[in-house]
Amino acid sequence: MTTPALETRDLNKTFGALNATTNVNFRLEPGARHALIGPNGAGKTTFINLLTGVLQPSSGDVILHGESIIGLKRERRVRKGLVRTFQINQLFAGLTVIESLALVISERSGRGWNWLRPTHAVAGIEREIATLLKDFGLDGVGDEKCLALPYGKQRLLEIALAIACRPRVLLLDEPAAGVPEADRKEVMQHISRLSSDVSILLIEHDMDLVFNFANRISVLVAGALFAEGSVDQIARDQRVKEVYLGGAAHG
Ligand SMILES: Nc1ncnc2c1ncn2[C@@H]1O[C@H](COP(=O)(O)OP(=O)(O)OP(=O)(O)O)[C@@H](O)[C@H]1O
Repeated sequence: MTTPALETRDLNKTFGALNATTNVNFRLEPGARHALIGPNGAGKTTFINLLTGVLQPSSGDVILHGESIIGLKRERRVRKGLVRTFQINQLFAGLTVIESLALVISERSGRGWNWLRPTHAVAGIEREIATLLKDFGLDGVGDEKCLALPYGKQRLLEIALAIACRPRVLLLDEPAAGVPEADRKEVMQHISRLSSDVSILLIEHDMDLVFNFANRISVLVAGALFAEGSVDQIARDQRVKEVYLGGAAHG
């Protein structure tokens, strides 16, 4: 059996009496296009926070390419290649698109805040930024402030920032959230073009996006893995329809 890109073993998280994550044994295969779905409150956010190190589990393990990362802080997990899409509304609010990419690339390559020097003084950064701008359809907006971008471009920048960290495993957290229908296709196209060297877990509410993107789906219900299978298997699973697809609450 191949070593999974990312794995959890008997992962548990309790908040007081509430079991937010219950014995989750999850495998993300190398090169995967895997989606995690579940009704509102199923525990998707908690699970992602356990993977990235925002939360510590009550018990269990998180293993990245065969190595336990459970004791590692968030930044160390990123350096090891486990990256979640950025939320640009916090750290990057006052920065332009180019400045935010320069910041992330500098951090990755250990230059820290040296990115404040003119980018042409920092070898390689300018070229890498230009490639990212082109790859993610951000060519014409490099000097715009991040928060002034239309939502579609903001989401693309979030993915570009994550890719700038050189992930081996990418957690795409609702990559099309807030994007108007007309612009969703562009976001989806860029996601579908991501390199297969990157194993991807997509957490998403939008079923069209899930069914278009994923070749494997896991369903989380009340903190536990409820079902897992190919897109066809999950689409045909009557139990999944009952708890999720047929229900009013999508999440
Ligand atoms: N810090 C916390 N303290 C107490 N309870 C929490 C905490 N974080 C999450 N929960 C609870 O854990 C359960 C799972 O929440 P979580 O946000 O992970 O679900 P979710 O599937 O991401 O839902 P949504 O799609 O609505 O964001 C919920 O019942 C929530 O109220």
